Order: sequence, then C-alpha cells, then structure tokens
Amino acid sequence: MNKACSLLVINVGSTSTKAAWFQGREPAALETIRYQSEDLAPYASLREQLPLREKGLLDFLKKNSLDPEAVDLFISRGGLGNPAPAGVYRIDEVMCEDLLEGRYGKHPSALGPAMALNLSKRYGKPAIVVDPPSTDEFHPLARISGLPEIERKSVFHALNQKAAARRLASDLDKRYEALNLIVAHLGGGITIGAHRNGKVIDCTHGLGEGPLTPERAGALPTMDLIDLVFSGNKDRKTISDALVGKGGLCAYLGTTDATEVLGKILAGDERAKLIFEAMAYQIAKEIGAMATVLEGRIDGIVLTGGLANVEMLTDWIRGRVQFIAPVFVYPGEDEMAALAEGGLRVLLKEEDVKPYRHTG
Ligand SMILES: Nc1ncnc2c1ncn2[C@@H]1O[C@H](COP(=O)(O)OP(=O)(O)OP(=O)(O)O)[C@@H](O)[C@H]1O
Ligand SMILES: CCCC(=O)O
Repeated sequence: MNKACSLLVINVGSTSTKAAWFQGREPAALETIRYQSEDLAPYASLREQLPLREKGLLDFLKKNSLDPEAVDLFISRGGLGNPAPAGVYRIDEVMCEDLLEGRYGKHPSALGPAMALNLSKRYGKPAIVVDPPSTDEFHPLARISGLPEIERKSVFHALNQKAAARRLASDLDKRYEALNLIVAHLGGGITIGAHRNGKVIDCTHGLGEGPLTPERAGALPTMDLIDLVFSGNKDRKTISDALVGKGGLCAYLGTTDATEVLGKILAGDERAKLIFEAMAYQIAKEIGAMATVLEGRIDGIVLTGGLANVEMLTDWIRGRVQFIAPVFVYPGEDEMAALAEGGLRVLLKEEDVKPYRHTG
C-alpha cells in the first residue's frame, strides 16, 4: 500500500459530519462533528448550512494540524444525484447543483460533495464520490411499479451494501463479481438488495419501501395511506416527516434507539416485543423476495449496519431465512473506510473515475 497517499474523507449526515484523514488505509484522524437540532434550525435549506458545515471541517483539520495542501484526493459520500451504475464519480458543479437543489430527492448527504469540490478548487486536487445512494443497476423488470406514472427507483445504502458484499467475497476468497448475494443494511433506514454478479439488480427503496425501520414507516398499504393524507389538514412536510424520520419504531415505541427497545422487551413490554419482532419479520420477508429475484441461486445473505449488532434481531431474521442460504453478520458500517478504499482504488489505478452524467 502506498503510505504516501493522503485522503480527506467527508461524510455528511442529518445531524453530524464525519471527517477523516487517511494515510493510505490507515485513519490518521477521525472525528464525528455533531450538530444539535437548534444548531441547524436557523437554516431554511441545505445550501444555507454549507458555511457552518465547512467551518466544522476546517476546525477538524486545524485541531489535528492537518494541511489540506498535502491532500492527494478529496472524497465525499455521494448524494441523491442522477442515477448511474456503481463506481467512483468526479464531483463537478452540475452534480453539486443537482444535489443541493434536491432534483433527485432531498438528503443531507448533498452537502458533502459541495464541501469536497470547494476544497478541490482551492487546493488543486481532484474530488470524488464513491458508490452514491443513487447508484442504479436495476434490471428493467425491477423498474415497473404498477402505475405507469410511478417508476420504481434505486435509492439505497449502496456504499455499505457494496462494502459488506466485497468483505464477504474476500472472506470466501471469491470475487464479488462471481457471487449472488442478498445484502440487508439494517440502520436508521433499512434497505435490502439483490446483488447478482456484482450488480444490485433490485433493492427496496430506502425512503419509501421495505420493512419498518427505527425511524421510517417503510411500505404502507396504499389506500390507507391515501386516507391518512386526506384525513386532516396536515401539510406535505408533516406527513413526509412522519413517514421518514418519525415513523417505524419511533412512531410505535417513541424511540429510534434499539438498546432502549431491548430494555423495554427485557422489562416484559409485550408491545415492544411485537413491534421489534415485526421489524425482523418484515426484513426476512424482503430477503425472501430478493431470493426470488436471484432465482434461488444465492451464495450468502449478509446482515450489516448498526442494528446487526442486536443479536435478538439477527437471530429472528436468521431463523426465517437460513433455509435460503448461509447468513453472515457484519455489524456496523465503516463508510469512511469504504470511501477511502474507493479513493485508493483510483490512486492505484485499479478503478477509473467516471464523469457525472449531466441531463437536460
Ligand atoms: N452497537 C449497537 N448496539 C445496539 N444497537 C445499535 C448499535 N449501533 C447502532 N444500533 C442501533 O441501530 C440503529 C441504527 O443506528 P445507526 O447509527 O447505525 O444508523 P444510522 O447510521 O443513523 O442510519 P443509516 O444506517 O440508515 O445511515 C439504531 O436503532 C441504533 O440504536
Ligand atoms: C438515501 C439512501 C440511504 C437511506 O436509505 O438513508
């Protein structure tokens, strides 16, 4: 490994910015800069948050005596951009405008590429994103919904799903492209993907399909949803926040924290057990659906993300899906390392940087 490579990695989430400096594969400095809701409340749009988020990143560099002049590559987690196959993409003005304007969906991850591009312009080194959440490798069949006006879209935890899939491939001493896998990212949001020979040919949509999650409702019965939308005077944002942010475990049990839910279950709370087990049931059901997408030829099922730390949940899921294929549990996520790995593949000339696809 080339120890001389210096990588600045940026990962912006709704309440935090993760910043890391890598020397080759080694993280030399890593910080999660947290923001309280009152810190962000004054900003009406994502774009307006940019100076605050940039200040946090510059403070991180200063605190750790890191000189951005020494950076070889600026790497950010991608956002909801123009759908395109997995890979490494050059950040440009058009990508940043698409993300900041929310042309393909609004998500706080939109800020990271803009921060990386500003640094890139200032210090004259390239800026890239790796396997963004709008990664799209869907089979044409997967795009059909049931209504011509609504196309199913690929929006998922591409970075961690691909990293976990590559990790299993390496553990099995096989190439990712030689395997058929089902990967379930179990985090605040949950997505379940069918990986056929290195391509995610179908996946539950992170914001509107799939199982209930700690903070999201997942798929809902459509007629009841229409009734709910038209039942009162709630505006679009209120309803959307109730489905994504305050849905799922949060709506049923008042918390998104799985440890708190476990505490309730251990204290004998039957409702908490029912809802938590229902989440496992719905996850298993989607894994079963993806098994049909892969026509039953499956080398492994991977459970990853923060919730994969919770044995009660992974045991419930395993119990329902282990007849399909062996289950591998890789708890947590290491998006920063996955981003650095993508950058190293570029610097070591193992992977080409693709241009961002402009439309219109
Ligand atoms: N070590 C752990 N032990 C038990 N539960 C955990 C652990 N880590 C995370 N969780 C639970 O996993 C869930 C998701 O948390 P996490 O912070 O991983 O998600 P996130 O990064 O916010 O969301 P996403 O993965 O969708 O980007 C929460 O319910 C959290 O309580
Ligand atoms: C936006 C894709 C990842 C997620 O579901 O949060």
